[in-house]
Amino acid sequence: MTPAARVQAAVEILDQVIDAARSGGAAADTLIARYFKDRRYAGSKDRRAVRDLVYRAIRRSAERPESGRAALIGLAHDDDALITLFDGSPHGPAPIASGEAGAEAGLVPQWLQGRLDPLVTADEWPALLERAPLDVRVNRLKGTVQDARSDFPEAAPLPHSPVGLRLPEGFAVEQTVGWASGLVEIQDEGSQLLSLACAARPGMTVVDLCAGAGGKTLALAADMANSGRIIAADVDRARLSRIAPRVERAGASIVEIRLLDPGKELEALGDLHGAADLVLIDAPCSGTGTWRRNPETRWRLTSKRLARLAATQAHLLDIGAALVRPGGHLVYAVCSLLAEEGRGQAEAFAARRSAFISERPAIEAGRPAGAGTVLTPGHDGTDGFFVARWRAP
Ligand SMILES: C[S@@+](CC[C@H](N)C(=O)[O-])C[C@H]1O[C@@H](n2cnc3c(N)ncnc32)[C@H](O)[C@@H]1O
Repeated sequence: MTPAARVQAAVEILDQVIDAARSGGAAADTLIARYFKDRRYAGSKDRRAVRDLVYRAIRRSAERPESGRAALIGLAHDDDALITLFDGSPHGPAPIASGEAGAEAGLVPQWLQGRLDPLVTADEWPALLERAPLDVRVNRLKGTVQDARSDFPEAAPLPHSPVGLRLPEGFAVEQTVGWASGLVEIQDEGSQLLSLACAARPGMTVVDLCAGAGGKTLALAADMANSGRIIAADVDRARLSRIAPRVERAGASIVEIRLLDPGKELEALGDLHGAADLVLIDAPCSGTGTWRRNPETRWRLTSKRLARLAATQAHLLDIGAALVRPGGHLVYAVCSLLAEEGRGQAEAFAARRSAFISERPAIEAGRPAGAGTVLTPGHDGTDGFFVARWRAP
């Protein structure tokens, strides 16, 4: 592909990304993969270059652009080499017409700026969109951090998580023996710290209420030295179905999977009423803490969706409170940096359940935010999270 043809390909993919953001369609990564599936003439260098252009354009636009072309023209305004490729050559983009505007540059969509946690000041915003590092958690059911360091000599220790390592960007972890044997699992340092904040111990009965594909479930099983019970529950059948092979690879045998009915979650969890030593609610959220991985989610969120998420979060907190035994613990986490999903949600729960005693999560990172702790890319180098922990009366 010529450099101009790569720009045109990025324009076409961005059109699809914008459309998918509007209509709740597929993620940018999926759309890029689909685009190239039908275009065998594109080599690996072409794909890499186009992908890079697409993501640079997405990162640069806080608001959803009018079109892929507007997104790329905006990017070209800051990049002289790129602007010359709008030359009308075959397969390339048409020349930029006089007065043709590009998308505006920005980091945080305007409507969300006042909703961020007050700790996330504007000087931290660029870090929200920086590329995320590649972190793995060492699965102590399979070996020690030292074992993993011998298997991955290129790895460096993580700044805060004692059970994690950082690998060079682009490292093909999933093609290594260490990954296939279950010794390491890809997991952002922030997620590792959230699991540690649960303080899960051997012998406990733990409900992972929003288990998804089991990222935290596996970390909890390791902290429990594979002794006790973990009930991994979720309303999403497809996500839950991914837990079984992961549990197998990790050598975790204490995980029971339960599919929940939205709105009737307690029906499938009746036997655990007031019985769990620990309930983790890794709640569905806006994902505003993970923009560095999924920058186009800034274009998807609407106030209606945010209100729905907030209602689900409050509902899940009340379910968690019903499941935890007297003296047991409830941990609430979101990969969001919006105050209403983090400290606001914790404050509202504390008002509804004033007998629950707030405890500061014991993690060596983050800053106190109301009843919880906030981790941010700018301050902690992790994805953005809010986590709170309570002891049940
Ligand atoms: C942030 S994700 C969980 C990620 C997972 N814990 C991990 O570490 O990989 C939130 C999950 O909440 C689930 N969810 C949404 N509504 C729910 C509900 N009412 N009850 C239980 N889970 C729900 C979603 O299906 C999604 O898998």
